[in-house]
Amino acid sequence: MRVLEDDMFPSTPGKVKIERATAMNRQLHRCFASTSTMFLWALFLVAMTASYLSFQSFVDTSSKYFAASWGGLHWERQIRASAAPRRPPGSAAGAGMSVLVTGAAGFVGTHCSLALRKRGDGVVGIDNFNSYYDPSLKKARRSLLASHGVFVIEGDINDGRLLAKLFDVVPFTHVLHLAAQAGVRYAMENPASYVHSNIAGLVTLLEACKDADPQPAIVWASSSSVYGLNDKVPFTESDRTDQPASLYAATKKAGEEITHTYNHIYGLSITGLRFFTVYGPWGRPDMAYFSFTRNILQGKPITVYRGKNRVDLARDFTYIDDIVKGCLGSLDTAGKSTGTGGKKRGPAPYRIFNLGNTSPVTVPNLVSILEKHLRVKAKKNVVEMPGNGDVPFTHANISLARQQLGYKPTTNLDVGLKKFVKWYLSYYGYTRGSKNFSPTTATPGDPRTSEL
Ligand SMILES: O=C(O)[C@H]1O[C@H](OP(=O)(O)OP(=O)(O)OC[C@H]2O[C@@H](n3ccc(=O)[nH]c3=O)[C@H](O)[C@@H]2O)[C@H](O)[C@@H](O)[C@H]1O
Repeated sequence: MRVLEDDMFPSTPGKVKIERATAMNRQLHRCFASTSTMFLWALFLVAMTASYLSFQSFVDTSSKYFAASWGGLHWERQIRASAAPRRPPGSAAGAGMSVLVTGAAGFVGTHCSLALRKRGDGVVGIDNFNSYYDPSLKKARRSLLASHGVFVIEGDINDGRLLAKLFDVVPFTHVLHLAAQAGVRYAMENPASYVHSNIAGLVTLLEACKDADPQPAIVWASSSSVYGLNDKVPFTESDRTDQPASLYAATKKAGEEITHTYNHIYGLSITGLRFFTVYGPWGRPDMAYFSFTRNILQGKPITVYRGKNRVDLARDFTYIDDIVKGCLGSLDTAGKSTGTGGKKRGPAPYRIFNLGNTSPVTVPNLVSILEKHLRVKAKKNVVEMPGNGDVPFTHANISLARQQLGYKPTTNLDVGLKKFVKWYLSYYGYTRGSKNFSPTTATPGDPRTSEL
């Protein structure tokens, strides 16, 4: 302390005032100098931050611009060419439709797009190629579609600008809306993705459809899961659907209510299809029949869920070709939307149909059929069904679809799984030995891949 005082106040009297003043001046000068230096530094930092931020925003904007997978004259030409119907003039089936298929690189989307194209309708697909399951399978489906002249845009149904642009470029007559976050049990892992695709995405799409001129008719994928805990069998469209067992089911049920609103207010023609556990070639790897096949061939165990009191779970498994017929029948009978300029001009159809097979099969039975076609015994772990959103059984009453769409499923599970296994072995490059199947060097999606 002493030392400090001595330093600040010199011991020689008389000098004190002058020296004090000089010292104070020095202090002030130092202080001023450091303030101005700080000020300069602050200015410098502000300038650096501003230039960094503007550079960032330039990078963002330009990367958005350069990364945008849509837009431009070439892109519009591709869209128009893909959307153009090619039915022969004077064809009994009329001039043909222009259909926007959402989720076109998905399982049902690919099959429906191909079927529409093969009969001469125009099809444009949109798909976000998300990684819920192996995107390479989705890309292989896109290549298959491209080889048949169907163009699939990489984009999300939540992108309202993209949808508006599409309706600007093409006066779509129909939308087949199949894009969704699928899977019953995955909803516990990633609930937000169900809200994103099945609620927000649906509303964005409906907004674009209601604004479009002409308004398209909409056919979309609901789900058998809306029947939830309903135990009245078989499931009929008028049965209770207010007891969903999973968030997936709840979002599909919400979709039915949301589409009703758009039908009511804006005159959109709506057809909701309740699909019952659809399976077949080019299917979804997350589904039981697909993952069981993979594990059985690789010698890995499979987990078979069992209901309460050791009751086997059962599903009304429905073959993809039957579902495609139901989808096309729905498009053909949809009737027109009635609104223009976002205003309803009269009542429009609002329909809901079950598309099932009408003959439920238990999960252990499904496994036996696979074992037969794969010529391998499965290593089964049978466990009690966890509380994961599953329902014990599904069973469709299809009278309404039969009557109004001419829907008539013709493929039983044995025949359907045989076709699936044939595709699976070919796609994943297995060859047939004398006793079993073994993998070859072929990679999925190579020319040895079977078509459908
Ligand atoms: O109709 C629908 O609306 C839905 O159908 C499909 O759901 P699900 O009927 O549940 O089909 P899927 O997963 O193949 O399980 C089949 C059975 O295997 C049992 N299962 C399943 C997995 C497993 O590891 N073990 C098992 O026993 C399981 O407990 C079940 O009993 C679609 O995925 C869904 O997106 C939706 O479209």
